[in-house]
Amino acid sequence: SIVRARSEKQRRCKSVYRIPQFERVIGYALYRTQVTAMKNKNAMEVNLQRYLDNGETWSAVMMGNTFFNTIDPRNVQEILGTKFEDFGTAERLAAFGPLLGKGIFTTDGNFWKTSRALVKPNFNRSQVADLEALESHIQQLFAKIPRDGSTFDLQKLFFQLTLDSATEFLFGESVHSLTSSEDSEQQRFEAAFDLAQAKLGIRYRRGKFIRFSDIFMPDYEFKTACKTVHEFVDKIVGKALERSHPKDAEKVIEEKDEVERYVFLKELAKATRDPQRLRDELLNILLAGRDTTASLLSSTFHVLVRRPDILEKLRKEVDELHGVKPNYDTLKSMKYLKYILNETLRLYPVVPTNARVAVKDTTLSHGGGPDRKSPVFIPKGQVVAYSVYCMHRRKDIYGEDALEFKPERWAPKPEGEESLRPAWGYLPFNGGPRVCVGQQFALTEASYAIVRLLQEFAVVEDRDGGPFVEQLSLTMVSANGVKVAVMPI
Ligand code: HEM
Repeated sequence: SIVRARSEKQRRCKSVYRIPQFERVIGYALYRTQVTAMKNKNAMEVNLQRYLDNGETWSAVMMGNTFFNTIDPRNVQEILGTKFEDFGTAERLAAFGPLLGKGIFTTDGNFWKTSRALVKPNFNRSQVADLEALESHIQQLFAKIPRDGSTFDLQKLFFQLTLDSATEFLFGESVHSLTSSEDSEQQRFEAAFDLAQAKLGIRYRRGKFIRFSDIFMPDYEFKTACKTVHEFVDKIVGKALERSHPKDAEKVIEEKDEVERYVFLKELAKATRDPQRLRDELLNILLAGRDTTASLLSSTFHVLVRRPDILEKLRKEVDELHGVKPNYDTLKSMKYLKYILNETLRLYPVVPTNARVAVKDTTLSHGGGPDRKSPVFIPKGQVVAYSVYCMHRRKDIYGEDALEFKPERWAPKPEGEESLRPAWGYLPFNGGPRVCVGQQFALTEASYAIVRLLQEFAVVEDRDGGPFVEQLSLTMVSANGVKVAVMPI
């Protein structure tokens, strides 16, 4: 009956368009093209051209694997939303497990459900609005900025800022990478985390081969880095467990002179006292939250320094605060800032491509047959890739000016005209049950940092001149950093 169900599913479907490939048993040529594009740092552009040449949904063979590719929002909605149960996150645990263990980011099924339930309640407005803690990190960032008009890399500072603020929020103590001395325990943690994380991207791209390479070509540098990260976090977790009451997990004893401050670990320790679980969930969230926010900040400034017209308009909005530091509500009310962030995440999505694997035989409703309108059959084990980068550049969704950076496109249109409502065609934070839990955290942090920088510096000037060049690891950032010079107010 399983066979019958499978064939019935298949019968209603039509085959998906296969892109022309000189040979499609191994698909070596396509693999070479991909490797070259990665090396040339233009993989996104090459991918976009492939979609323009072949349509929204197609399949291709690369190194013996068939990949199903789509940028049809209707299919993407099914993969992530309506048919959520039919898809999993493939080899994520095998690739990321040695660093992150099992947690919200690396697991599927019931384990993921428990993780999500454990983690999600801690992302409410009360912690999101901890702007005072953020301000102290911003001050440290200001202190590292040269005020004499010399060139520096803002992107590097943003990566330190987001590490400092994420560790403060998660662990209850910041690693202070902006100020800590070289060869301090904190700096060693930062270096180890960065090294291990950079290797996660490479590991993930190996797909199922990662299991073999871990056995036959163990990477000792990676292992040592993971160990350093674990020992550092274990110490913090140990302290937190000691400080909280061992018998009554509900009652966490506060230290007398400590100001009541939201600490993620403290809240999580009320729900579980398993040190391994605590460490793993913390690292899962640190990975998901740190580079992503830094990338958004960097890409935003990459654009702002190249577009004085947009920067000036944003400055007008910031000037309405008359130098007063913004709070959560003022940030929310800054519409133009919001449009700029929307537009940055559209053209420079932090997670530009993503994939799932079918955990059972299933179908997607669009892309089959000569007219590409029929459903397509997706057998169990099929990798399904979707490119948010390419979907966000579709002219039929965003208009003829889709490739232009235009914050105004997000403003509601006057009556009678249609406002932009891309729904599943706009997906910087993902959608469905696995939608990003840190979206508000990220947008608040990024907005606050942008406003404070513009309040502190009168001029922010481009010192690079080049176009955006992508650097892909787990996230996409500018390969050349964000080289700027500033002048104080
Ligand atoms: C601009 C910043 C950010 C962007 C663009 C972003 C984007 C995303 C995306 C696309 C996913 C889905 C990944 C997938 O399922 O394949 C995701 C998941 C997630 N994000 Fe974010 N994120 C950002 C910031 C943050 C922050 C600041 C945090 C936490 C402090 C965070 C925590 C998470 C977690 C825990 C998940 C996994 C959720 C799950 O699988 O259930 N993110 N994010």
